[in-house]
Amino acid sequence: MMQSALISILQSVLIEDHPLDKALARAELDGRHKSETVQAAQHLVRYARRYGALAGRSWPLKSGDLSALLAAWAALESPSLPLKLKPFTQDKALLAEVKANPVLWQSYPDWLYELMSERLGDAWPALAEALNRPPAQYLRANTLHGDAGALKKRLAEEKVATDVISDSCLKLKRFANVFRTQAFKEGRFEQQDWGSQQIAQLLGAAPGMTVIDACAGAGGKTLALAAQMQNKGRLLAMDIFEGKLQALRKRARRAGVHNLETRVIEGSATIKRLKGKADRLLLDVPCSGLGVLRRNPDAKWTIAPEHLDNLIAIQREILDSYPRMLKAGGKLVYATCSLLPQENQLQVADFIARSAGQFVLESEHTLSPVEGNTDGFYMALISRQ
Ligand SMILES: C[S@@+](CC[C@H](N)C(=O)[O-])C[C@H]1O[C@@H](n2cnc3c(N)ncnc32)[C@H](O)[C@@H]1O
Repeated sequence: MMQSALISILQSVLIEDHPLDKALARAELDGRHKSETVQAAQHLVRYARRYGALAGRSWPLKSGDLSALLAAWAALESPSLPLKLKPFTQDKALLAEVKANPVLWQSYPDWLYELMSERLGDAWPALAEALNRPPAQYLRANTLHGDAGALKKRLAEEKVATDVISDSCLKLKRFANVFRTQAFKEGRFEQQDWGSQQIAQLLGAAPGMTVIDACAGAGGKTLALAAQMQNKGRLLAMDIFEGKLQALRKRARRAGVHNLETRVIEGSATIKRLKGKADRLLLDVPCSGLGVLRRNPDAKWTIAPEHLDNLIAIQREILDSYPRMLKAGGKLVYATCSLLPQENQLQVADFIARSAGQFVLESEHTLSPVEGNTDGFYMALISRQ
């Protein structure tokens, strides 16, 4: 059962380009081996190129290569698993060759490894490795209900052990499906990476302000801003997709957020109507997601160079238009979950230069899984003169 589930997940992600979370949901995993199978699937997707190479298969893989890939992985990592695979003996010379080649061993597409090496230089090898580590599990206490200390106690009653990271952040001591807890159903927390929480904090939203989250998606950061605002003031969440805003409204109801409005962006007129209205503006722009490969290992196989160019152009358009929603003296945070300078420092430096003194860069920060146990993020705090 585990074996056929793994093959069908790998077929779906590596051959048919479906997202891993959808493939896992479709695989209808049985209860007994569910978490083992999910972990194995994540690991296999992370290191697909490594195991393909160890099995002597060329890249890109074909459907017929998947059971050989599984056999190479099982022989190397999980020899005790009850899988019915053809006997596999690792060729020692091939193992040494694959280990010595970071593109294969760390498992990246050639173009991506080269691009990151070129743009990040000496910092890339350690990052390439860190982006392959399974992520830590963080929670953001919904401070409309209580702080991290109070949440820690509440979760301990439900047998979920955590460490306090900040006034509003907890880290799980070991993995748990926190969505099943009563505390989650009561809206006492959201699962959110500690790095992502810091982006919302940098904006400095406060009660009574008008705050716009212009690329809100399903609202991970909107809800953090709502908690900072203590339900006082105006919080406007926008996106180009109504479906995402619908998911946000549902999450906001659970979290007890009352000052939220949502608005679909239908074109430049939507932005113009809000000219000069906001004290704070969050631009959590669409990006390559290269900083969150720990969480979404499938993204390294689906992103293509032309997607990157397109994303960089969209980010530039957003920067050229959305900051007009700020009042004079207002502040914005531009953020990505990428570590590519073209989406980050270079994009912001270009914007500041184009603004001819109207916008000033106050600070910029990069979070990386190499230095801290967070996903990779970039954030810049910019003020309007
Ligand atoms: C990085 S995601 C946002 C994640 C979200 N802020 C969170 O914390 O959960 C970027 C969002 O930008 C939206 N988006 C894409 N193009 C956009 C545009 N031109 N204007 C506004 N939002 C856009 C996407 O639909 C996506 O939801």
